[in-house]
Amino acid sequence: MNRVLITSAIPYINGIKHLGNLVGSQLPADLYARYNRCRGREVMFICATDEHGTPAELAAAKAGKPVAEFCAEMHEVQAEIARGFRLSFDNFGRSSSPQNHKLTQHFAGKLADNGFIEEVSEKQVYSNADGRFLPDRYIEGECPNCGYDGARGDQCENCTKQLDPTDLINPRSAISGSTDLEVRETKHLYLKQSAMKDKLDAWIDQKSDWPVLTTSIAKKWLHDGDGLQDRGITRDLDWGVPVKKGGEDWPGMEGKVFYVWFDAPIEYIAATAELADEKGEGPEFWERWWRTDKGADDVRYVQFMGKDNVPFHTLSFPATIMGSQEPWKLVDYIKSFNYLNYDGGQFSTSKGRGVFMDQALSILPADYWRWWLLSHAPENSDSEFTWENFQTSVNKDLADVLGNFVSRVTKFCRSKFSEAVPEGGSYGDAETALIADLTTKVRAYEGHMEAMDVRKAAQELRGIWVAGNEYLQSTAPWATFKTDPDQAAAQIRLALNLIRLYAVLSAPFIPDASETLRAAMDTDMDWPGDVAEALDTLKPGHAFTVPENLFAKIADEQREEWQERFAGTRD
Ligand SMILES: Nc1ncnc2c1ncn2[C@@H]1O[C@H](COP(=O)(O)OP(=O)(O)OP(=O)(O)O)[C@@H](O)[C@H]1O
Ligand SMILES: [Zn+2]
Repeated sequence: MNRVLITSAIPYINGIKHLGNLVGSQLPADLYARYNRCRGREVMFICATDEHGTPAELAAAKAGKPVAEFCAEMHEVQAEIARGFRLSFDNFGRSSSPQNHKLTQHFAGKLADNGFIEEVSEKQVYSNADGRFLPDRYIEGECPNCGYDGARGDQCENCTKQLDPTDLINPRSAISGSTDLEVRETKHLYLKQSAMKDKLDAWIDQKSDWPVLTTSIAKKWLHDGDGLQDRGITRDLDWGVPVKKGGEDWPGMEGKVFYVWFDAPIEYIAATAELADEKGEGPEFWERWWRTDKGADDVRYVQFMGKDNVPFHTLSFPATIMGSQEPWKLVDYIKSFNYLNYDGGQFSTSKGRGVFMDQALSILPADYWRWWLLSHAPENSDSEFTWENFQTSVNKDLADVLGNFVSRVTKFCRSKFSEAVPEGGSYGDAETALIADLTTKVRAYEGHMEAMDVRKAAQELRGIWVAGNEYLQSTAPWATFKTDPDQAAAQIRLALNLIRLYAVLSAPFIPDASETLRAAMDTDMDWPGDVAEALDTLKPGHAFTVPENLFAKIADEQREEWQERFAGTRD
């Protein structure tokens, strides 16, 4: 397995994402991508903005901009913030790209050819005043379930019940407020997921190594109630991929677009094609990742996402791929996440509740957030961000353990020896024991990273940092120096090599700090094979510099100020 294809669920375009979105998809995907690159594997790491659908249209209308312009701008905003968090996408694409139009139309055409598309006549609400159909959020009214008056055509925000536009009582247009509505017959395309139910079920059954969160959601959708349902793949909207059968027009589908859920996952493929085009490469550039007849057989494909995206990735997208009856790559592993909550409630983009990615970067560098979020990733259950917990973690793990180690060792060496790895002395029992301990820990760390056990990997990495501190504490080179400077030199030599090892091992979690350490140690970043050997990389005489304070502690006043600043909602 030397090639790894990694995709993160694509963030929706309607606004800046919050820390929950980040830790539920993009950030752990980045951790895994970086780790695989460290291990010398060829990685293709793809993300994109998810740009179609009614929320995008409505957000654009609210911003007073044409939807295409709004999406282009918001894409840039999200891309810039992603760079700020050091998300190392090979491409951050756009689901509105021409490449995605073409691929989405291609898949729809193949599905139709193979009998997996059904045309269904439906009753839809038409607004005479607006001269258009009103899908999803374009229609509002009273919830038939709880009576809430602001319910939308797709869901009641008050009681969370999923709704159809025709369910609403006293409906009105969300665009004009008009109640001059009528129900009209219109045709839509459905993906016959039910026809692929057994195949999907058997496929999921093979995935015994997948997280239970992933398979249990898939099984629920496959078997609950009447089992897996067919799903509409078209919408009466202007903004989206026009419904076509491959390159051909689709009679009866004029003026309709594909439903956003259908084109969004296809964008993983399209974003890779976008990259090929950007680089001026031919189709073989991206097909070797996606077509098993074009070399993708030896690719391991891993997807990252929050739990609400699991049904689409375990069932709908595989149904699209399988139904095409073409040799496209199916996902090999789906890493899913529970939810991160914010200070006693939920993160919410629509309500503006929580800390958003731009805000986070405005108060602290990326590494602080990356470390906290990954070490508290909502893997086995939902987890919660609190400012107290964030402060404690940053101060203890990053400042007291890692930062302090680096600062003590480099400053001590500079003052007692020089800014170069000191010569003399030799390793004894304490060093042998440390190396044995670190060997166990490094191999465990690798195991957790391979398995995408994010929290366990963070724990282990922290343990590796702690081991260095304990070594320093027990051997006390500052005391040794007074009686046996040679021995102290050996201890510091080992400790400087440990800093180098920390730079290498920590790179997937905290890439900026890792680079600072690497630059200070003026060294390569080879992943440790034999740990004893790795700790012998920096030889006596190798010059280094004392890095600037690696991590600043968060003071109580800062924490209180942020707590207050982010307690309300953003508009
Ligand atoms: N609180 C959360 N914790 C972890 N992951 C989350 C959380 N909320 C959303 N996600 C995940 O973030 C990714 C991007 O989501 P997307 O941009 O579609 O926003 P969303 O699911 O509509 O959330 P919101 O409505 O809060 O913006 C998805 O994989 C989704 O499952
Ligand atoms: Zn309701």
